[in-house]
Amino acid sequence: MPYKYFEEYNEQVTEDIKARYKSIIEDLGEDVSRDGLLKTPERASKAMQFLTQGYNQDAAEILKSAMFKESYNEMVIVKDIEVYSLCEHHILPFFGKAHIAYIPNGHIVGLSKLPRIVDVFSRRLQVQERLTQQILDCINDTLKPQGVAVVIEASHMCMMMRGVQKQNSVTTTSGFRGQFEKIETRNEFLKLISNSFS
Ligand SMILES: Nc1nc2c(ncn2[C@@H]2O[C@H](COP(=O)(O)OP(=O)(O)OP(=O)(O)O)[C@@H](O)[C@H]2O)c(=O)[nH]1
Ligand SMILES: [Zn+2]
Repeated sequence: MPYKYFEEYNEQVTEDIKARYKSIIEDLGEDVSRDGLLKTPERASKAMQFLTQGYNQDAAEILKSAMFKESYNEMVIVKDIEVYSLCEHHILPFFGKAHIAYIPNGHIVGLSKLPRIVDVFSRRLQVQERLTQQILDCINDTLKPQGVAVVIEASHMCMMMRGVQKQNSVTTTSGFRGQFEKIETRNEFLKLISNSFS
């Protein structure tokens, strides 16, 4: 059976979150009954459920659903994967790019599954460090490659729109396992993704 990616919105959860958004909007001093805001609590409830759907998804199952026996022994890189997540401290977006590489060990994985697991872990309340680690661990534990590397570059709205208000800072996190712990392999990967860095 194909893996199911997004469940229907749960009616009860939608109603519960909607009621809470309604009172938050009122607490902010707005008139929730005016035309433009009438459906906002429900829209916001559904948007938030969409943005946190990763809690209900199993990244390892997604990888397992498309692993193929293959003797290819070189580096496979999928770079510039869009990341949209929510920082767990302020529930504001952070967004950027993920770059993933692995060296197969008897099995390759369907390429689209790498962006899919980025989404599974991004669509939660996150910190960039844990997001990086979870992607890395999932590939390492499921595919059991000779090595895996993950780099994420992201901008955090909580540092841009509020707080320290820095518009141009980019945070880079990375993790390396197996063959990528060797400096030459790691450098080859970093060189191959380097034109992605602005
Ligand atoms: N390490 C890490 N920190 C993050 C991430 N996203 C947001 N933060 C930080 O979480 C921290 C929370 O710090 P607090 O001092 O409790 O919150 P705050 O008073 O709103 O801090 P400011 O943002 O400095 O105004 C801030 O420094 C944020 O920049 C992330 O992905 N990783
Ligand atoms: Zn934040």
